[in-house]
Amino acid sequence: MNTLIDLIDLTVTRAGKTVLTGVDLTLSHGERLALIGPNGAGKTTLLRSIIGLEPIGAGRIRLFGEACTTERDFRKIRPRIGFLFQDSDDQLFCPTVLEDVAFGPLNLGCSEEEARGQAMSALERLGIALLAERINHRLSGGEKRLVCLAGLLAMKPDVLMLDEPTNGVDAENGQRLRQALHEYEGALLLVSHDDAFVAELATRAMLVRHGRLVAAEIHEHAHVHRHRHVHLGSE
Ligand SMILES: Nc1ncnc2c1ncn2[C@@H]1O[C@H](COP(=O)(O)OP(=O)(O)OP(=O)(O)O)[C@@H](O)[C@H]1O
Repeated sequence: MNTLIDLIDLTVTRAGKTVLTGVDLTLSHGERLALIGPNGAGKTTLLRSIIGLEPIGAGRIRLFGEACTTERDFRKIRPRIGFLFQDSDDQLFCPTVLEDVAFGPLNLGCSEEEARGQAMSALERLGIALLAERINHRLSGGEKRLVCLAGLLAMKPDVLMLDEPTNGVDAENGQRLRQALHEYEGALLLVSHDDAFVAELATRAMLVRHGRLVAAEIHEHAHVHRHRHVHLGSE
C-alpha cells in the first residue's frame, strides 16, 4: 500500500463560506508535495481537514489505506502524521523544551528514559540541544519553531505536514531545519510562501486557487547565481 493520504472530491466550508471545493489529492511514500497559493486560499484548512481538525462538507478521506470519518478514526492515525501548526504557541504546552519534545514519545508508550533519549536526539538533529532546559514561553519565535519541529521528529511520524515552517527562522537555523528535513525519510506535505525553501525541498507542487487544487511546476533556471523557483503550471 503506497498511498499515505488520499482525498477524494473534498468540500470544506468555514463560517458559512466554501473554502475548498472538489479537492482531490494523493500523497505517496517518499513524496514531498508543496501546497502554495495566496493568503486565505485554504492551505491551512486543507491540512487541518486531512487530520480531522476541520469537518468536511462532502468527499472522502483515506489515510494509510483506511477510510476516516469519525473522530475515533482520526485519533488512531494522528500519531503517524506530525502537524507543525502555523502558530508555534498553539503547539507548545509543557513548561520546558525537553518536556515538550519528550511528550509525544511518552504518549506513544515510551519509557521516560527512552522518551528523553528520542527528544534529545531530535533536538541535536536540529542543533538546538542547548535549549533543552529552557522555558518554552521565553523562547524566540524562531527557536519555538524549531522546538515544535523537534517534537514532531521525536515521534518518528510517517508523514510531516508543515505549515510555514521557515516563518521567523533565521538563516543559520533555517539551514539546520532544511538539513533535518532532507534527512527525514517520511513523506512531506509543505505549506509555504518561501519559494526557495519549496524549490529546495519539494518534489511536486500544487496551487490552491479559488478553492481548488491546480498542478504547479517546480523548475530550475539560471540567474546571476543558479537557483530554483516555483512556477505556476497554468500561467
Ligand atoms: N477559525 C476560522 N473560522 C472561520 N473562517 C476561518 C477560520 N480560519 C480561517 N478561516 C477562513 O478560511 C479561509 C481559508 O483560510 P486558511 O487559513 O486555510 O488559508 P491559507 O491559504 O492557509 O492562508 P495563509 O497563506 O494566509 O496562511 C479564509 O477565508 C479564512 O478567512
